[in-house]
Amino acid sequence: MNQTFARIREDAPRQPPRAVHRTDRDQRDKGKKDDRRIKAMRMQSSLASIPYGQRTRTKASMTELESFDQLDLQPTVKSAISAEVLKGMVDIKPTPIQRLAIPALLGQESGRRRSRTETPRSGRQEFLLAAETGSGKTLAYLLPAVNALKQAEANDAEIIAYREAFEKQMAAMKEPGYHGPREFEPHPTMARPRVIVLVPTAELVDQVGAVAKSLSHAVKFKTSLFSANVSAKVIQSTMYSPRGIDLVVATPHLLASMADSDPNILSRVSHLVIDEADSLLDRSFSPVTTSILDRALPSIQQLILCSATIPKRLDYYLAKEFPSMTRITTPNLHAIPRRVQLGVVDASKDPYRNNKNLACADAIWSIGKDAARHEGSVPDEIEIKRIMVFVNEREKTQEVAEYLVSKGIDAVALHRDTEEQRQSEMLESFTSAKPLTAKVSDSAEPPAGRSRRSLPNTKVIVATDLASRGIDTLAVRHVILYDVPHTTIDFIHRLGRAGRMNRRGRGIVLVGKDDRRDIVAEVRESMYMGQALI
Ligand SMILES: Nc1ncnc2c1ncn2[C@@H]1O[C@H](COP(=O)(O)OP(=O)(O)OP(=O)(O)O)[C@@H](O)[C@H]1O
Repeated sequence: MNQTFARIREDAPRQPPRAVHRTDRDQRDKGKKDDRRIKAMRMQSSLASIPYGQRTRTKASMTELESFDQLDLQPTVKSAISAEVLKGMVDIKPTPIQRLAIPALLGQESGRRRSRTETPRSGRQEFLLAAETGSGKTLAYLLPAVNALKQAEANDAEIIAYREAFEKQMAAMKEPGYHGPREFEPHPTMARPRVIVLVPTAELVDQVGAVAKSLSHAVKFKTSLFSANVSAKVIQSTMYSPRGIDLVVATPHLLASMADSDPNILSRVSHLVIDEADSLLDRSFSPVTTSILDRALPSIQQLILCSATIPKRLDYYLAKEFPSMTRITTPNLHAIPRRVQLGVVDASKDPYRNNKNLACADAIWSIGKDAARHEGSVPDEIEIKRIMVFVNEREKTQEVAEYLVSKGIDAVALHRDTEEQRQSEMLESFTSAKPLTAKVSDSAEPPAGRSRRSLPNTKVIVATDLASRGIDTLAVRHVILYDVPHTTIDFIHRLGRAGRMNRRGRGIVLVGKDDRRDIVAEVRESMYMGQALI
């Protein structure tokens, strides 16, 4: 991601080193090994395969794109990037997906169409932005959507007339002896947002909403967040605020129920973004997501789907429903970020004998102890390591977190019933890139008079990946896969919580006696080779 343009060839998988004198037997063995390599993953494969040759290339004109200033965005949108959204960062460059998607969404360049023979329906543009985890997809769709919002606002006759009437009334109200109305007419956008971003969880509503709000400080538009974390009363009053509303970030269930009682809410949507489209169009979410999509479709000018993976099911759905969708796929799609390494702990052997809880606690203790030995620029302080543990079943999150706490580890389960305050505190410390520190004196050894050891320099979240999909855990370097994920999609999302935006990361997978070692071996090999998982 340090590179300044998409070099497909260089990004293609590394070849294993060639044997200099290869015998027939070597060749046969290699053939067998290759067959084996693809076999286990293929049996479980749920990812659509995207040949490297078909991934989106940047045009020569875009390869020199060194800064956001070179993009055809409105000046206020451009300045908001460094002044608000990526504040404090130096030498900001668009990431590969931003370089590919922003010009395409602005109408300057397009990716690969699914079918060359079909044209977009009735002027509507449809895009899929598919890029690896932590690669800046949020800005890739938000910047063009906000840009379009402001352009449309400047040309909207109703809004222009409203502004004129507003200013006239304001001036009149300042006159002495004014007796006319003191209330203003509601803004034409009241309960009629133009941009809607759908995300699967309340945490993501907060996260994407925070990016939208930081943009709105400089660009001036009205944005609101709707999720289970916001009270129904607040949601109702912001949607129907007489000041109007431009952009909504919501979970589909909440928005669908609002649209059930007022179908006009979806009547003016020009940009519908379905973020985490692999989740929002899977079996469980799909009915509610598509119900919103169907209702909003008549007014939509751009439909934007965004995802870190393209599961086969999503691939079929898009091919059937949106055959002319422009698919923008980065060279590294479906690969685990390059700077993440994967280690394996055999939890079936001594001393664990399939006690994965113990293996997990041990792994966390060794991360903590290691950090205590190596880190800490301030003499009496050590850095707190933030670690994510992933399990396959939601019920397991609580059990594992409680066990870790019993072993002196600061752990919390992330699921629907976790106390809201505790959950948001913990998530906040995982999403902030700022270093967290603890005093060296809070040493790992038990203080005099206390029997139990505690590990002061780690914080742990135990979750299923559904609970943390898309969460921008910039501070996470370590991910523990307590269970071997069921699919490569889950591998990508879980390991993708570390190593975001070019940071280093380490995954540790705990393999028990009934787990698929062959899958783990294949994932490791693909990661080593820099290849996409299948
Ligand atoms: N051009 C950029 N330069 C540096 N940092 C950036 C840039 N664009 C975005 N970021 C930062 O990168 C982080 C990851 O971005 P984002 O959450 O959009 O990733 P994502 O691709 O949506 O990941 P996921 O697939 O896991 O949802 C964020 O903290 C964001 O502020």
